[in-house]
Amino acid sequence: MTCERFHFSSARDKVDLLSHLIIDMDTIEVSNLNRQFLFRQSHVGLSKARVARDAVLRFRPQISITPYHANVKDSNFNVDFFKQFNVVLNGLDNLDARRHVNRLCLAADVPLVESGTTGFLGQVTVHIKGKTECYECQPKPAPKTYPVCTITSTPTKFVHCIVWAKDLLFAKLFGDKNQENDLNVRSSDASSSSNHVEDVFERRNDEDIEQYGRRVYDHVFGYNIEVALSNEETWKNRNRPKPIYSRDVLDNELTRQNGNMDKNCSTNCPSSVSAMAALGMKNPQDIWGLMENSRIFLEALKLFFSKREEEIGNLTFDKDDQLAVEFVTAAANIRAASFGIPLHSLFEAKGIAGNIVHAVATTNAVIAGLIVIEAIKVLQNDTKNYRMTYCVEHPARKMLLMPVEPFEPNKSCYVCSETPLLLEINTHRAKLRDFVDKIVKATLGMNLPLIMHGSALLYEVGDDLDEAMVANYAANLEKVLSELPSPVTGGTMLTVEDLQQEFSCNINIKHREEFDEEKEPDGMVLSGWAPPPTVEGANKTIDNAGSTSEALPVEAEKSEEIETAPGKKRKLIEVSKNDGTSNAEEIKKNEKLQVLDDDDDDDLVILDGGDLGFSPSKKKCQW
Ligand SMILES: Nc1ncnc2c1ncn2[C@@H]1O[C@H](COP(=O)(O)OP(=O)(O)OP(=O)(O)O)[C@@H](O)[C@H]1O
Ligand SMILES: [Zn+2]
Repeated sequence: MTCERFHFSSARDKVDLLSHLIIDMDTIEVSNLNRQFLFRQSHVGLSKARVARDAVLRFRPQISITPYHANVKDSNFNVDFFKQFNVVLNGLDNLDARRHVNRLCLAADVPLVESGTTGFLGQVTVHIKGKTECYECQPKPAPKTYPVCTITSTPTKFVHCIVWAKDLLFAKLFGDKNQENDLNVRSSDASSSSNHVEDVFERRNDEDIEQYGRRVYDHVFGYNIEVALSNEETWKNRNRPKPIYSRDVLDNELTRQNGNMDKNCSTNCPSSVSAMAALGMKNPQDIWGLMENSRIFLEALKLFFSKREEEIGNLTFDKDDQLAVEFVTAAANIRAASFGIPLHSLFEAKGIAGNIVHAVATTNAVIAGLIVIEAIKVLQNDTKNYRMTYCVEHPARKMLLMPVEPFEPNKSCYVCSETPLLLEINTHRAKLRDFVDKIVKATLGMNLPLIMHGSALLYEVGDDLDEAMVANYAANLEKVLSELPSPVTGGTMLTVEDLQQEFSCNINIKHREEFDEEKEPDGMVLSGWAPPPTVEGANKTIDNAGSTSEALPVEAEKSEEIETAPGKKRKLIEVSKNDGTSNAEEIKKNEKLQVLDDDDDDDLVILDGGDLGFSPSKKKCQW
């Protein structure tokens, strides 16, 4: 993310660029070099923010740039911090951080220029509080989802095995133990003793890691498959999977050769821990057989427990975490082998697990240019010419870039308007923890939530809480809603706030007795701003990762509209009436160059879209 602070030279209405702040939490990877032009091979491993600063200063030494190698969600980047900016430019790759910045920009009343790319697709949008839509006014396309039962019981594609390995098995072994996990649910449904299932993933005191790994292996690839096979109904019209036990794949001698950790221990940096390196396997494009996958599985598990033990319980899958990718690849492949699905290389598995759409340097460059153009308009307060610009894969009317005039804020947006949401929930069964995890954090994207019922505080997080308060809120989390100290029942209105984001919204509670397990797996339905959940298919959002900058999936249509969100079509800005002049001629005729900087070397020049033959559309914003 880049934040830029500009100061105006009021007399000549030109921009004197004084100071920039760059925030990025990442370090440079080899895979960034083909498209992130400020970075070189020698920078691999260094902070993106710092190297970007140094690179820019080499050709523009007079400006001030402060780099932050940090997470934009850190508490020091609060509303006061954001208030210092004239404009914020986002180049993030995940929804979570984008929503967070959107809320801070709204709270600080700072314009936001948002951007994203995915392969050939890209977009730049402008968000001005009270004037244009905020980033969250339109629902974003839901991530691809798969029916729970396909993932847990009847996979038919490799991606199903990846989702299982990543979101169920990896999360179960290395993630937050309090998170609900269908690996448990489904297994315990079928098993005779649920205790047995609970225990199997816990490493026993002093248990040898190898033995533990084999126990997990045998449980998920052997025992669970046997249990699933016992349900004859399921397999009537399907190929029966094959249980796989570690003893059938690896003899004891072989596995003892696993885990030659010394090869691996040249550094203590967790990111360099690799099962492939430990086993001398080099090529990520190789497709490993069942035995190699099994060795990687056990080795990766062993390395997590021996080298990264302190992270266990807090890990979420990250496509840039080599050991996590190795574990997930191996687990997905073993499961694929069991279900007769073709195996894949680590390179392919990583792409699927990380939702990687390979970045296109040209798209990134075009979008970067558009960000600057919109930022300049914002700085000049050139409100009439703000554009949401979509870079499309199949150009219509020979136009690669589709400019759309910004819409007014969505009056029912729960983020930038005060419209309350409606939550249908079983208040006698759902716990406050369910509400916090599924609604407040996962759906509303809050980090530091505070929940109030009237003046009664039901839940709060923060560093300044005393022990009694922490204990009190922890106890509340385990209570069902109707038994909270200030009971939450049908008709209650809850206020949920995020103190860091300075964002608050009201939720009307409606008690509902029953939910459809498959269609409404969360056991609660939030509506109001958000579109009602689809009723077709028994879907649950499992796959939620995103790796690139995540452009909206925009397909240009032959006609006047493009789709910017599911079911949301937007009119393109009209090209001037067809009088026989070609677009190119029209553009040339009307081209207006504006020089915004009086340095000779690197003038900033914009093409003024307002004069490019575009006339205002009907849905224009009122300023
Ligand atoms: N919460 C956050 N705080 C700060 N920076 C963030 C945050 N979330 C994402 N980013 C940054 O957003 C940038 C997104 O850039 P990009 O989409 O090119 O991803 P990348 O990680 O560089 O490339 P790839 O995903 O292809 O490996 C990254 O540099 C990442 O560090
Ligand atoms: Zn909004």
